[in-house]
Amino acid sequence: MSSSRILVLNSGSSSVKYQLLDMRDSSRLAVGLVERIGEETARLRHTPLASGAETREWGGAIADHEAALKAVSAELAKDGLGLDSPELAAIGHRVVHGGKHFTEPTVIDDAVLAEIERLIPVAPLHNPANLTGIRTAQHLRPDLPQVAVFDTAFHTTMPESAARYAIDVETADRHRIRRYGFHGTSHAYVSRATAKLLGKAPEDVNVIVLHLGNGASASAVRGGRCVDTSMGLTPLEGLVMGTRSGDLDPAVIFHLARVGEMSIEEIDTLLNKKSGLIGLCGDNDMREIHRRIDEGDERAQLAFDIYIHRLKKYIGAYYAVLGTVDGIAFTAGVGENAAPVREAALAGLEQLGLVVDAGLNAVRGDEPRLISPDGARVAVAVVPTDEELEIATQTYALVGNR
Ligand SMILES: Nc1ncnc2c1ncn2[C@@H]1O[C@H](COP(=O)(O)OP(=O)(O)O)[C@@H](O)[C@H]1O
Ligand SMILES: CC(=O)OP(=O)(O)O
Ligand SMILES: [Mg+2]
Repeated sequence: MSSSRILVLNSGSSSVKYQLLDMRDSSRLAVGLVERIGEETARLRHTPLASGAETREWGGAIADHEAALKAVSAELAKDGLGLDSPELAAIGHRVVHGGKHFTEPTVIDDAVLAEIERLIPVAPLHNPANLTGIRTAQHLRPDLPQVAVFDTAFHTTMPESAARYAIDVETADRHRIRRYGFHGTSHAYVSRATAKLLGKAPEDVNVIVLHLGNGASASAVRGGRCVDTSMGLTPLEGLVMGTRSGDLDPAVIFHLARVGEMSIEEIDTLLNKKSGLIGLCGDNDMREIHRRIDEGDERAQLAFDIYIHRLKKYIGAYYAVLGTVDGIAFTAGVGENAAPVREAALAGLEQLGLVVDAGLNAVRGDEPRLISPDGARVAVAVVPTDEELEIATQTYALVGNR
């Protein structure tokens, strides 16, 4: 029997998204999501596409990523797609931080695991979850190749002028301090899909991709290659996110330590987990923020305004970096679903050729679509990301059908 199936695990900061794909035609056999891991109100949603059976939902406490993966494995087994299947060729893992070392998808061995572990200090919310996913999968199928696909890989094409911080070069090099960028699998996939939507080859377009999920980042992509992105050494830099501050004056940290008498650990937790939207208004879910704004809640409104202001600054910056822009693509949970965010982020930018059609912006859907009016100078698009398909494609290209 040929092995043509790839299981993809995308272990995020608070979720595991997974897909089982048949790479003979890239069809999805099962997809699912475990959300709110670590909370009493965790939720598992599993859709067994191959059998055409109904989506199954389950809610309750899921303590950690290991418990989540065991629940996923049990759901797959109900449709005979369990992890023990001989048709499974490999498991592809999203790994957030690969440093400068990993520019390509990589078969995981002990040395690779050690390197991912070494990078935990610069991806404290992500690499530990990714490692847990890998180790649990190795435990369940020690015979299978496990492949790491790195968030950082797509950004390794950034020029030094964008990748370096303006700090002492020797100090930076000694500690490998530079801007790595993240969400690269999504930026790669979405920038290509945007070119396709415009009927062009990726080499022939300049695109700004706005990946707005719980974590959020922007990238400037020239002719298919990333030339700048908003996240840096860690996924803390850049846009306002669900729980992360994004950009701030680094002296805020000195001030909190000296005057606020906070420890480095406390400041780290503050900026990564208690800032961004949740720090500003107590909610990190854009749906809840919209609801509160509709009720006239001023804190929610201010959080939204700060989020949009930062986003608009990056759109302007990347417009300037690229010189000419063919398309702007909104993607991930907020970008794909939150019409008010898309409208507000581009409001007032008509001079740059950026216009959103209110009717088109209100339409919901799963397919890539334009939300700018016919004949607009710059195409504005909603392009659903598919990190899992991209990871499966890269994994199968590396180890499939051996
Ligand atoms: N219908 C919606 N309207 C507005 N925002 C939404 C909607 N659905 C999801 N979101 C936002 O998307 C976020 C999750 O995005 P996602 O890309 O799945 O995040 P991550 O992969 O970082 O966990 C939620 O926190 C919420 O803010
Ligand atoms: C890198 C990053 O921020 O990832 P996520 O959006 O999954 O938190
Ligand atoms: Mg994400």
